[in-house]
Amino acid sequence: MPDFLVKFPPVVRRTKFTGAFKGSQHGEPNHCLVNEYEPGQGIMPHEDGDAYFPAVATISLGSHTLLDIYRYASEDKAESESKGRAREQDPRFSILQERRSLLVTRGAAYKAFLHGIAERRQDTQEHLSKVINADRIKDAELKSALNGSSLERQKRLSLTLRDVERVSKGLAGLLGRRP
Ligand SMILES: O=C(O)CCC(=O)C(=O)O
Ligand SMILES: [Fe+2]
Repeated sequence: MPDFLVKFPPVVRRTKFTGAFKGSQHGEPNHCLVNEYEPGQGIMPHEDGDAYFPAVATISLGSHTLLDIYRYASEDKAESESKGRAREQDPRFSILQERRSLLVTRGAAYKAFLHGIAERRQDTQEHLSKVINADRIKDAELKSALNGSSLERQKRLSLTLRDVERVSKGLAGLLGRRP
């Protein structure tokens, strides 16, 4: 990790103490993907795949967003893979990520679901009603929106931290170009 990511503020290193990377090769992240989303931009539903230890710590900066969680259409991996692993159309639920929050995804939550961010500028009640972590939200504006209004997305930066067990130049280059 370059100094500018880990020296100050030391938030990246502190993710080690959340236990997110317990059992991973280095016990802390050694890889950071920075994504920038303008309002209206998102990321297609996907699974992060086998190249990583199955844990990710995501720091959100600048804006809230909704991380939508989808299931595969079939529970049976072999069957669904033969059909290209179709997913259900609608998210089962969404996780409201506050700005300046940390989200840890591990184990079954990492492996059995897909995640994505819808391409919208505004989250309405229809979307907010699927939020499963409403009781943990601190921000007053987000809390009141959950109780009946909508939320405008701002520009968001995410730091997606992982422990990549084998890093080679080729692999790092490839991962950097993922959608
Ligand atoms: O920006 C985010 O919070 C999600 C990014 C993501 O899912 C990924 O890069 O694999
Ligand atoms: Fe992802």
